[in-house]
Amino acid sequence: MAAVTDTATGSLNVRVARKIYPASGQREAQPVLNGISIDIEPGSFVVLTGPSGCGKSTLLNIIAGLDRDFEGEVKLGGPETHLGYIFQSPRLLPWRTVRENIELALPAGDPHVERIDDMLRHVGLEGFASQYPERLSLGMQRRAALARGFITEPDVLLMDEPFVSLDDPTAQGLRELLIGLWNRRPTTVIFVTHDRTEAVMLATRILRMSSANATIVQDETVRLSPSERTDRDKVLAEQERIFRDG
Ligand SMILES: Nc1ncnc2c1ncn2[C@@H]1O[C@H](COP(=O)(O)OP(=O)(O)OP(=O)(O)O)[C@@H](O)[C@H]1O
Repeated sequence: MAAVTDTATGSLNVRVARKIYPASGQREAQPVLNGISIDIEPGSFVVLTGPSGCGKSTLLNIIAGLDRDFEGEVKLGGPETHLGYIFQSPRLLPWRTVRENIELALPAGDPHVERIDDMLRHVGLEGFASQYPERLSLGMQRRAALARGFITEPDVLLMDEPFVSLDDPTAQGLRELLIGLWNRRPTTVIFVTHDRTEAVMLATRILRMSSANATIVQDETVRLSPSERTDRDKVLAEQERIFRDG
């Protein structure tokens, strides 16, 4: 196994020699992940993309420490890494207000609680602090989930298709919001998506996974400046360059 060397806070060294789920029913046990080796610099925005079922969520769960049943090692840099996870479903508690849902992400007495109003304003939820999640649209609930994810100022933030199944303008608004939050505080992000345009808009680096090989088959730096990321033609040209092999 390769040496794990980078120790800066927000860096990650991921080695997954093999991940196999147990056989069940007709399905045989076969590797879902095989020979994965990724080193991530602090402050990178890494997008993990690939076809359905290629193992993206499995890899994210391994990085999060939610799945420890694999051969390999995940090393988070620095003395203590604060890790956040934003899932596809906003996962807001229905019996808590928006403010209370965000507060719950913070340990008791955490001074960040004073920043909740500022954060709600920043994500466009000013005036919704006392509402319950069921009164919000899915797009607004996802704004609240972003606020909850960023309020804790994680060193590493994992995001699993957080904007899937939204209409285009809503998803685009959330992407721009995410870029704004990330620019305010460039935490290390690992973001899973199927959407290639979304991948190019957001990522500083794209890792493509393949089902056939159960591993990463392409590792690309995205060559776009921050301002070019909102220029549709520039994004499409970069998408064409990165995904030209189909
Ligand atoms: N708990 C589990 N037990 C058994 N097999 C599983 C389990 N979780 C996932 N799998 C299988 O592992 C493979 C990878 O699943 P995973 O959810 O990681 O893929 P994915 O790339 O995130 O897919 P999608 O893009 O559709 O969300 C799939 O074939 C899936 O059926």
